Amino acid sequence: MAPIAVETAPAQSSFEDISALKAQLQEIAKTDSGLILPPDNTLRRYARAGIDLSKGYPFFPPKPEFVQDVTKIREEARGDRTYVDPGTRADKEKKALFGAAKEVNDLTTHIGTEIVGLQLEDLTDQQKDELALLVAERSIVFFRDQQLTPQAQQALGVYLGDGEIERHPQVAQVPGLGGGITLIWADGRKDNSAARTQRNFRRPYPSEKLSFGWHTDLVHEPYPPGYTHLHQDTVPRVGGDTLWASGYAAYDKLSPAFKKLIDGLNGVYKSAHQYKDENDPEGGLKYVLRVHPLVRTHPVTGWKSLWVNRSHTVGIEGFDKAESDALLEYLHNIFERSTDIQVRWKWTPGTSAIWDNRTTIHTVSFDYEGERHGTRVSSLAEKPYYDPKSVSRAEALQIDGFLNGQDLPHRY
Ligand SMILES: O=C(O)CCC(=O)C(=O)O
Ligand SMILES: [Fe+2]
Repeated sequence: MAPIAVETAPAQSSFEDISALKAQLQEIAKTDSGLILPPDNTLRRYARAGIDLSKGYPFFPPKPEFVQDVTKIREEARGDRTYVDPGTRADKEKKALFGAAKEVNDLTTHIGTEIVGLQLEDLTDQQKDELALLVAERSIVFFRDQQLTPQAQQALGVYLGDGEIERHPQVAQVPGLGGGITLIWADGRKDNSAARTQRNFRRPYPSEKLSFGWHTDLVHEPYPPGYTHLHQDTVPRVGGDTLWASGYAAYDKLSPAFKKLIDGLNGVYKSAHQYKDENDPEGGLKYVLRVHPLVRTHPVTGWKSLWVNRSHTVGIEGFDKAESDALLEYLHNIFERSTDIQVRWKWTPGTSAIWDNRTTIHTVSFDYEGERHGTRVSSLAEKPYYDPKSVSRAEALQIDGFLNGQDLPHRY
């Protein structure tokens, strides 16, 4: 008897063979099409998700020309945004999230938790709220082995951002999704050659580059991102780890007197990119500058976090340059040199990291060769604020001793 022909939807595995798609895109890439072919694993993910690269990859929105435009972009777009953090709605015990997970493992005492056995795509709203609370408390949460489309990553970001994600001007993005899903991919930068050099940088840094790379994202914005989700679909076998450090714990490493000194101060934060100045056409390129509190209160936990980073915090209001340089140098060192308040993550393909950009600094380790590609969605948060009535994490959790100004490991 002849076998019965059954029509079925294409199985997931039909996307495992991307050779025809790849050959087609390679042809397009040979023409002047603005198409740089992503790594195979990324192509497979995009094929599953129906992302069309034939009209170019990555997608670059037009770069704003003047520093005045960039300064205005978010102010005008957001007006006076009020942000309801989904973490404020969550059940404190996180029963829906933890109950569905196979394992929940804290990675260090002060920062980082890994959840095993959950797919981010499947989370209910209740679980998303509890995830927000967990990220707010632990500063970063990891999920390996995710089958995550860029569309689902974007939708989760919109949820966590209470309707708004960063729609970044100028940087490389996934095409066709209306913006807001940016690429972490050295080869996809416009200045490809410089990026490749950086990617292949395996020698030890010269001493002036000792702290190279530590930063917090988009701190020059009036409403900088909070929950930030990086999904790595292609990673090198060795190297290219990412490190995060806790701003709650960095703050708790300070003595009571030092805390008192910096509580309520404002810092000056600059953008990563520079632009022309409409009012000073001959004056060269300028950074966007924004004033935010040096210590900010987290709206979900109510805890204070140190909010400085070496790449973008350029001064402290009211202090002269020598003074603010000295204070900031000390604060950066607390963050960057305290290994007990950091987590270092070794990626595997298909891993998602969701961190709180309000309470962390982070850096990639530039010690890898080979392909590394990820997609990132930054959920917008509240305007940073300092509440004088808020408490530190160690005070709130009544953590004994060493973080609280006694016998600190950094007191050498
Ligand atoms: O490449 C990495 O691991 C980190 C990239 C980064 O700084 C970011 O996603 O904001
Ligand atoms: Fe970053």
